[in-house]
Order: sequence, then C-alpha cells, then structure tokens
Amino acid sequence: MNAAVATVTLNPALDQTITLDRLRPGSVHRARAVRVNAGGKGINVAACLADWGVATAALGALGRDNAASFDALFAARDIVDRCIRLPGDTRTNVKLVEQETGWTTDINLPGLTLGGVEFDMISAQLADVLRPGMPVVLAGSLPPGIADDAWARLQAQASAVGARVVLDTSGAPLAAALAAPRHARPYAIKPNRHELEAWAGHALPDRAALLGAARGLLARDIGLVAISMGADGALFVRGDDALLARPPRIADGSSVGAGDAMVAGLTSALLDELDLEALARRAVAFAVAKLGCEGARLPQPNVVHEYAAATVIERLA
Ligand SMILES: Nc1ncnc2c1ncn2[C@@H]1O[C@H](COP(=O)(O)OP(=O)(O)OP(=O)(O)O)[C@@H](O)[C@H]1O
Ligand SMILES: O=P(O)(O)OC[C@@]1(O)O[C@H](CO)[C@@H](O)[C@@H]1O
Repeated sequence: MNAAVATVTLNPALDQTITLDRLRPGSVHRARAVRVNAGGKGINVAACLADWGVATAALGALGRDNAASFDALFAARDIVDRCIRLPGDTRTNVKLVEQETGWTTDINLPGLTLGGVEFDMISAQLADVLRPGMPVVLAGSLPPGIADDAWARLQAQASAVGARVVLDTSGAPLAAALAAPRHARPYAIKPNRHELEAWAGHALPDRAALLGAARGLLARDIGLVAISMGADGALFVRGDDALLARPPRIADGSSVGAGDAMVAGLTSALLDELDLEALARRAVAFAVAKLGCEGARLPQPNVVHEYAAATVIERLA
C-alpha cells in the first residue's frame, strides 16, 4: 500500500492509564481501573488517520521486547509499519486520571536511547515513503541520545522533496525546528498555548497576543499555525485568514491524545485541500470525537461530520 501520509514518532510510548478517585501525593492509592494503549504522539495521529480511512505509514523506533501492542494496533488499523525495532522496551508513560476532579497527571519517561545509526535508519525509512506534497507528521519529544535538531533535520529531508511537514513538538526541539533555514521550516505547526508561550519566552494571555505570535510565525514562512487551548478550542491562522474554533461540547475525563487527534484532523484536511474554516472544523471535530473514545480512536465518520458541522467558528480581524 502506498501511504498518503507518514507520521514519525522518535519517542513512542505505551500509555498506562490509571483511574483513581483522587491523587493524594505521599499516600497509598487503590486504583479503580487500568488500561494500556500503544501511543506516542505520531502513533496516535496515525491511528486516528487510519480510522478516517487515510492510508498511513508509521515511522519511528520501538523496543523489540514489548512491541506486541504496537504490532496489534498496526494490524488492526491497516497502518503501514515502518518502525525500526531496537533491543529493550518502549517506555511506559503513566497517566493518572482522577475521577473526582477530572484532572490527568502525566508521568512521561525518557524512553529508549537512540544513536546516530538508529536515526539514520529512520531517515532512510522516511526517504523511502516521501512523495511531493505528502503530509509528514513529526510529533512528540525526542528520546535520550538524539540531538535537539532531530526534527529540524527530518524536516529538511521532507521539505527537500516537497513534502509538507506538520510539526507537533515542544521545548528545544521546537525552537530548533523553527530556527531552520526558511525553505526547510515546517508547513504547519500545532503547539498548545503553553508550548507556544515557552517558545516565545513570555506569556500570551489573550487572543490578541496569541494572534500576534501566530502572525509572527507566518512571517517566518510557516504556512499554517494552529494553537490549541484545551476545552476553549483552537486558533487557526493561515495567510490573511484567522479564526477561533470552539468545540461543540465540553468533554469530561482525560484529554490525553486530543491534541494528536487534532493534528490528524488538520492533516487529513491538508490532504483534502480544505479551506481554513473547513480545516478548523475538521481538526476540532477529530479532537472532540476522540475524547469520547478510549485510546487513539475515532468513532464512525458521520459522528465526526456532525461535530464538524456543530463546531463554533468566530472569524478574527
Ligand atoms: N475538555 C475538552 N472538551 C472538548 N474539547 C476539548 C477538550 N479538551 C481538548 N479539546 C479539544 O482538543 C483540542 C486539543 O486539546 P489540547 O489543547 O489539550 O491539546 P494538547 O495540549 O496538544 O493535548 P495532548 O498533548 O494531551 O494530546 C482543543 O483545541 C479542543 O478542540
Ligand atoms: O513525551 P511526549 O513525546 O511529549 O508525549 C508522549 C505522550 O504523552 O503523548 C501522547 C499524547 O499526546 C501520549 O500517547 C504519550 O504518552
């Protein structure tokens, strides 16, 4: 199968979600429930895209010793498995969900150490799937052993063949990717508000500040900026157009993976060459739809279409 989209996850994870009444640091807890899902940002994006019917290849590095959940996910969703396997275990990230408050506490581990050889193997896998115009999602943190410019380097590789990079990362790797030469910058980025504030180095307290930051990024040749703001929705800015998209319903419980579903929706909209409003509706609808499901999963397309139609759009001057 020729993939229409590729996702790269350099630091995937098994997500262990533990439900508690309430987190009380320093005390013994009796968990209500636990589940484990194959995850990591790019893997989650691939899973949502596959549910939407987009032929997707997942690239990255998995530990050989606990790869079964990933193998099962790829097989069940028809995701093209382009992940290299390394000795050892993929990290397990712990998500503590409090029933009383609805809060989630994430404990994300560092992950398997990768070296230059492994990075080159992943880059070779990417070279093999890249096509002009193809959306390529680069997502998540970088594992130990990988330099901060890893996303910037894969971005340059993808841009060189005319692929469109959708970047979702934070901290130093985001800064390095945005500082790349103009022709090798990402086509689209989806920071959440806090990630963008960290990159900007100051608070972005209101809509005007967020819009200003987004326009500053467009001026650096980023084609599309989506700033997610949790239950408040997201700001989408492209060219002269800017809008705020609010979810049609507020979901309870863990919001883990909502951002990844949003990236998947945005990516599918790029494939379909949607205009900005339709893209924003699609992206928010994917996120809201995912919030009703366990793990990285979308419900039937008609549910997503209903959420897209009900997403509230406000055009910004
Ligand atoms: N409680 C909620 N109810 C409805 N929609 C939500 C809620 N939380 C998030 N969303 C939707 O999901 C989108 C992405 O959420 P968020 O801003 O939390 O992303 P994120 O920080 O990248 O998430 P994560 O890293 O946990 O996947 C939001 O823009 C919004 O559309
Ligand atoms: O440590 P990173 O790479 O920043 O984030 C990893 C992670 O929190 O992201 C996904 C949710 O977005 C989870 O599946 C996974 O555990």
